[in-house]
Order: sequence, then structure tokens, then C-alpha cells
Amino acid sequence: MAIFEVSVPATTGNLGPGFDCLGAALSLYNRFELAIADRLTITAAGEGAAQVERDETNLVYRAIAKVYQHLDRPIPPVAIHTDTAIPLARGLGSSATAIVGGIVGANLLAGSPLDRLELLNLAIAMEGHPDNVAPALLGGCQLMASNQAGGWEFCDLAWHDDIAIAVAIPNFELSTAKARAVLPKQVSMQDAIFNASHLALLSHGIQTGNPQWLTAGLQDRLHQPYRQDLIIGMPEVQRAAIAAGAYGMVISGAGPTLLSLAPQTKIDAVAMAMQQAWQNLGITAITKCLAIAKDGTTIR
Ligand SMILES: Nc1ncnc2c1ncn2[C@@H]1O[C@H](COP(=O)(O)OP(=O)(O)O)[C@@H](O)[C@H]1O
Ligand SMILES: N[C@@H](CCOP(=O)(O)O)C(=O)O
Repeated sequence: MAIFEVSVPATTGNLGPGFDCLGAALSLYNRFELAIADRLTITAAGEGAAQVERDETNLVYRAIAKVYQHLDRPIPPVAIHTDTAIPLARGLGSSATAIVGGIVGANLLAGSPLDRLELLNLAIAMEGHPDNVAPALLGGCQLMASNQAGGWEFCDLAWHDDIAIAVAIPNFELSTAKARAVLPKQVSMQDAIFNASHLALLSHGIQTGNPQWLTAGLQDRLHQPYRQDLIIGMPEVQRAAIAAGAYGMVISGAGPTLLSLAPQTKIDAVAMAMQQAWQNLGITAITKCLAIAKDGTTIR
């Protein structure tokens, strides 16, 4: 019986002003093994394995079901094994890896009837926003915008080599659902203009490495002001990161992980400063300096 192995990178959604439309794939991976079986079997190993659902509510299984429903075929019994390196509910796209892993794996189990764009559209429909499933599948730093045909444009921003990335992952969880519940339904014209201009500036900063554009461009008024109260110590960690040489610090995805961009020469100091600032408040965080995962999802 064929076993398909799918590797899906972590992602950082939003990147400051790119709420729900800008995200990057990061060099930390979840691995999913899928095979046709006699009955539904789910096993998990690695980071957060104990929290992974073992029944039909499992997100990988729900993604597999979505593909078979789309194909109008009965859902076969499957064996799913997940080996996770990405902590759950921390803003590093663990749910996106489960959706993408399930959708890509189901397509393989079904004999690959769907192309990459069809898989991406199914993943976006499941997740509800494209900024983590698109980079998880395609890799790189992706800017997404809806088009007049009702689909999406995907623009792969060439990440400048001088821009390094550090994440500080605290020892508490924040579900994306909870972090979305605090957002307002409407925003002011000034805030809309603020984010439109800063997103445009940031996208040029990412591609050129221009320090001023990165520093100014990482600001946001659409989601971070509403979410920062859910992330204890965020202002302190931000101040420490900037004092250590970061261009800026933002919430990764819906949080609570915090992410800094800095010159390569300063990134270790920035990571240490973020960890120490949280430590000073009694919060344990692990830090990682990550690269952009250019390949996205890969199949073995
Ligand atoms: N490897 C996995 N297998 C199955 N489900 C997963 C896996 N990783 C994450 N999930 C699901 O995604 C949920 C976390 O999603 P979410 O709150 O959006 O956080 P994140 O920011 O990590 O994506 C988990 O509670 C779990 O239901
Ligand atoms: N744009 C979304 C991104 C959620 O990413 P996750 O990694 O926290 O699932 C949001 O900000 O809600």
C-alpha cells in the first residue's frame, strides 16, 4: 500500500500591515504521512502531539474529506501520521500545515486529479484567509489579492538576503479563533490608508533590504492594536528587540509568537533580547532564527 509523505513549512501570517494578505514560509516543518487503510487511524509524534485530535474532527482528516467531497467521491478510510515540529496555537501556522498536508496528501491518494491552484483554492476556502496556506503550499513570501474573476493573485516577493528573521515562541497558547474575535468589524479611513501605504512600503523594503522602509513599513493598525492585550509583555519584547537592532517586531500570525526582522549581523542579539525581556516578566520563551522556506510543500 502506497504511503505518501508530505512536508509543510511553518508560516508567519500578516507580517505587520499585511493582515490576511501577506505571509512567509519559514524553515520549520511538519511532516504528514497518509495511506489508504482499513479504518481511520491517527497517530502523532513531536511538538504538541498530545493535542492532535484522533478522530474525525482532526484537521488533516477534515482537509482530506474536503478534497474527496470536491471530487464527489466517497472518503476512503485513511491512516494519518503527523510528526510535528511547529507548536500548536502559537501563530506559526500549525493549522495551515494540517490543512495543506491533508489536501495535498488526499490529492495524491486520489491519483492527483487536482492541480496546484485547485489545491490552493480549497485550502484558502477551508482556512478562510490566504496568508498562511498560500506560503505553506507555494513557499517564499507571498502577497495575495483577490482578482476580478473571483480568484486570487499570488505575488512571490523576492526576500532580500540581508533580512534575517527571529521568532520568540512563549509558553502559552492563543487560538487564532480567539485572536480574531477581538478584531473590529469596521476600521476608520485613516487606518485603512495607514495600512495600505505601509504594506506597499514594506513590500519594497522586503525586496530591497532598505532599512528605513523596513522600519517604517512594519507598522500596523488593523490587527495588532486589538491583539496586544492578549499577548502579555508584547511592548517590552518589542522595545528590547528594537534596542538590540531589529528593524521592527510584529505579531506572527494571530500570535502569541513575536517575530523580528533585523540585519543578519544583529539577529542573534535580537533573539536573545526578546527572550530575556519575556524572561524578566516571568514568561519562558524559546527563540529560533529561521530562514524563508523557498520550496513550500514537498512530497516524498
Ligand atoms: N499536526 C496537526 N494535525 C492535526 N491538527 C492540527 C495539527 N496542527 C494543528 N492542528 C489544529 O489546528 C489548531 C490550531 O490552530 P490555530 O489556533 O489556528 O493555531 P496556529 O496559529 O498554530 O495555526 C489545533 O488546535 C488543532 O486543532
Ligand atoms: N491572518 C491571520 C493569520 C493567522 O495565522 P495563524 O498562524 O495564527 O493561524 C490572522 O491574523 O488571524
